[in-house]
Amino acid sequence: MQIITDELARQVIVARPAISHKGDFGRILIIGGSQQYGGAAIMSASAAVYAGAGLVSVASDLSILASLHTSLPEAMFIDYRQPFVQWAPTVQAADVIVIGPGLGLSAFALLLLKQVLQAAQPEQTLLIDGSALTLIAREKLALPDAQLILTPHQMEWARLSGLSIAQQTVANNQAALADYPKATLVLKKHHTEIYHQTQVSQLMIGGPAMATGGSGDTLTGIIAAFCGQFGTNYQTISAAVYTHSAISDQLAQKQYVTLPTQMIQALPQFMAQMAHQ
Ligand SMILES: NC(=O)C1=CN([C@@H]2O[C@H](COP(=O)(O)OP(=O)(O)OC[C@H]3O[C@@H](n4cnc5c(N)ncnc54)[C@H](OP(=O)(O)O)[C@@H]3O)[C@@H](O)[C@H]2O)[C@@H](O)CC1
Ligand SMILES: Nc1ncnc2c1ncn2[C@@H]1O[C@H](COP(=O)(O)OP(=O)(O)O)[C@@H](O)[C@H]1O
Ligand SMILES: [Mg+2]
Repeated sequence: MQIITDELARQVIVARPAISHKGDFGRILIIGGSQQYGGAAIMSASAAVYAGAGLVSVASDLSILASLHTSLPEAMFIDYRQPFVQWAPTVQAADVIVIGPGLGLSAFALLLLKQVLQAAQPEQTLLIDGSALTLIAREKLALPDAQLILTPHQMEWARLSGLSIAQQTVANNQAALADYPKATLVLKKHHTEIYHQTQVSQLMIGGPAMATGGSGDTLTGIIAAFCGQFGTNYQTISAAVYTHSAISDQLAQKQYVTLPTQMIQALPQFMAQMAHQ
């Protein structure tokens, strides 16, 4: 098993070309949040903006709009319950789609998820997290032909793969991932593992200071922004996972817990360090 290194993150996070504009750094659509879990969509979108995504739109429950715009005026907003939203063109306008953080498990969430899965195209990156993973497992939904990134924690992976947490060995995880041959699996835990076909690598940084609700929601935004800027591939996803934990470790030198919102604030400075050294 390979170890995800600082060096890999430095190779991925490069200085921006001078001749460029926001459209060059990724159009990200985040579909998530609900009345109960509004913060998840806000943290995912904030992480995407602070990790450098060029354009970020959030499709969510109208109840989060005021707080989203207060904390993140850079984000655009779609009220996902409006019947006039045309999901196929809305989804297809994005380079990277995130679905699931805080979406919840309602009948409406399931309907929306099905429309998004149907609209996604092979060249698009589709990151599936949180409630969307639980719904896919529960409803046995087929995944589309797209550049799939799955980011379950161990219980979400148990639901999806049928492997109990104790059964989640490298060999068993690889065998279970064969059901999703185009997908990259980010199996989140202490020392997260990343799987793609025969490749497996592991993070050896990060720690319990990250164990706060919203930490995984934040990771979705970082991965989305990195894919939008640096291209969707195994290295980019690994560098995003590394960045998330490396920031926590830096903050944890002086803090008992590293809150997702603090990790988000630290992203631009961390990325400059990586790009300029
Ligand atoms: N501020 C917001 O808006 C927030 C919104 N959120 C959104 O809420 C939605 C539900 O997501 P969820 O992760 O909270 O619930 P669920 O999928 O039921 O998993 C929990 C169960 O799994 C178990 N478990 C075992 N191993 C584990 C592991 N390594 N890591 C984690 N859990 C592990 C765990 O065990 P226990 O804690 O009981 O020991 C428990 O039984 C989702 O859309 C998410 O985005 C949250 O992000 C919070 C902040
Ligand atoms: N003890 C720990 N050691 C290392 N990383 C941790 C630890 N606890 C949580 N994390 C990290 O925090 C994130 C939690 O993700 P998740 O459970 O989806 O959170 P949420 O859904 O609340 O946002 C993952 O990236 C996980 O690896
Ligand atoms: Mg989560």
